[in-house]
Amino acid sequence: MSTRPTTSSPTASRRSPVLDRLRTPRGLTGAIGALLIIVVAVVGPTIWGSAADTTSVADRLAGASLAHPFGTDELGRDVFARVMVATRVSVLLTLGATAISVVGGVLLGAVATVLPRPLRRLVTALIDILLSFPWLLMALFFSVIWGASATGAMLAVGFAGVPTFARLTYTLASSLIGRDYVKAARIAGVGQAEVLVRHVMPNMLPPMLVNAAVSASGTLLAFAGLSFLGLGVQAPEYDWGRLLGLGIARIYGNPMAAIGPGIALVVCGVIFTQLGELWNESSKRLLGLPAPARRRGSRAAIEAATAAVPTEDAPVVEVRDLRVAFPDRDGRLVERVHGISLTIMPGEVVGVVGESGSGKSVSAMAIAALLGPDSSVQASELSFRGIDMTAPLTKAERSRLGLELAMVFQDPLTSLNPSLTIGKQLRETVEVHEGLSAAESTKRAEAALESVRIPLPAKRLKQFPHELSGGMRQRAMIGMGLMGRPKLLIADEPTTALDVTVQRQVLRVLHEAQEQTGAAILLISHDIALVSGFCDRILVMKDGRIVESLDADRLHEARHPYTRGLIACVPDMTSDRTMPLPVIGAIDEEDLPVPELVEGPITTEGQRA
Ligand SMILES: Nc1ncnc2c1ncn2[C@@H]1O[C@H](COP(=O)(O)OP(=O)(O)OP(=O)(O)O)[C@@H](O)[C@H]1O
Repeated sequence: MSTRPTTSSPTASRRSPVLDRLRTPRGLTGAIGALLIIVVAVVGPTIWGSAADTTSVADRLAGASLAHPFGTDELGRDVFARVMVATRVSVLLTLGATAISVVGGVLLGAVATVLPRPLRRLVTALIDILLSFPWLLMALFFSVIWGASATGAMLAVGFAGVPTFARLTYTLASSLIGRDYVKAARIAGVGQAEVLVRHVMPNMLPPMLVNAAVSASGTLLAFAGLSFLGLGVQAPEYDWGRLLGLGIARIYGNPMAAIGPGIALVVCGVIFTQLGELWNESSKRLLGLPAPARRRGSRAAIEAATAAVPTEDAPVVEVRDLRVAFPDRDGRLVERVHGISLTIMPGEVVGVVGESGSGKSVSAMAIAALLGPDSSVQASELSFRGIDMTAPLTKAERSRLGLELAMVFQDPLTSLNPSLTIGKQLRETVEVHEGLSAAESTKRAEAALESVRIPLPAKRLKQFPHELSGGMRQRAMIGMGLMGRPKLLIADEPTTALDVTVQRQVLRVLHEAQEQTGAAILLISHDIALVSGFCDRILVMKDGRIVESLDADRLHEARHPYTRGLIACVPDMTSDRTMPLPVIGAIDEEDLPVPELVEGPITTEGQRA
């Protein structure tokens, strides 16, 4: 058995990503260009300041020459020197306006993401309305409000860019919040603000940087436009836009007076865009952001969490009449899980099989209280080791849940946060809930990786998820579950995305983890053969109901036609390979059960606070 090679060699992973990018033509142009802009902006006024301000009647309106590459203006001042001096004001205004757009947009977008549904809709609608106005029109509108000045133009251009970044932030954050690694962090008891800062924001950074850089180029042009219209920088100050406006007035006499500032604008715009690309490529590998100040679990909280622990032979999971509904497009609740009941005892390995859409994942997510705020979860009982999962969780309960419940999701690439090293992700739970030091948690993480058969654990802990093969990532997820005191491991199609050899490794590791810790397992799969070989008990789901529950070794006694159909589809050594696979009782479209509509408002009961 062999694992697939990792996606990058150790040598490659040791090289600095920034240096890697700087070796490319784009990286080199971006870096040299940025350096040039900074140098000119800093020393420009000192070097060219006097030439830019010295008037000379004899040299009035001179054309381009060696002494005056861009000619002179109506007071005989050197236009080239003025372009160089204007670099500082132009770049500072551009950076200021871009910063206002980015900071304002990110704040508005982040707030919209965490607002309750009706308010969220209101804010996003407002953002969309603002976006429907052309950006330059908004900038003009604001500049009339704040008046014609450099500061007024900066505020106007900056605020006009806020809706674009708010929309981008909202879209990115909404999609990232649904990722498996964010769900895993929530299971680990990481608070909403920390999830946003640690797991969502870093992954938004690459597209944000690119957009900020592209927007900086646009902003530069917007200033040129405003100054050209007399709404931007006012005399005696000048920026490239104003110089362009003055140059255009006499373009037929001395074209270089207009072309000169134009060249500065284009070159600076191109450099901003190149920088954006450079950041984008580098940040994909650079984002191992420092861990936030460690929130050590207070001894009192840990003791409280331990005090409420139920006896070891009590059920791990108790579910009675669980119903889950989601709103349809018209906001009406449609029930997808219709009153299922199940009990999972300590150390029991329970498999859930059923066709796509039968409600397997939704039921598991409800058990872990991980369904989104739009869902409605109702049950006469829904508890995990004595914790009522239908009520908001206390701090102690969240701590216990973080240590005792672990999840392994289907897609190993989305189950781990791409911007954090494996080590940081493994250590998070125990550092937060058990107050372990970095050294202690690293030691435990190494042991966890060793127990899931990942070689060279110390090295792996320092790597990012993309540097591990798919099977290794999945085993690292299982290892993450072993960091606490796991009592239940929910594995939702953990092997579907893996090839057959790696599937066996992952299942073996899951089995060993169960033996080591005595944790119960809830294994979700489409594959009844896989589940029957791995589990003690099998629950068969169809159309949101458990239609049959039976011991894995008594599968042949299955009574429900759907279960029998599933079993008949599994080929064995005696199957005739020339015959087509049996079809599970063809269902007439008209016979499909109509989803039940639930009366009443959408509730968010059962969701974790
Ligand atoms: N957030 C949601 N909003 C609306 N409907 C949802 C949502 N999540 C799941 N559903 C619906 O609930 C039903 C059950 O989905 P679920 O993901 O549990 O199926 P499943 O049995 O796990 O299928 P699969 O094996 O394909 O993952 C499906 O009809 C699905 O469309």
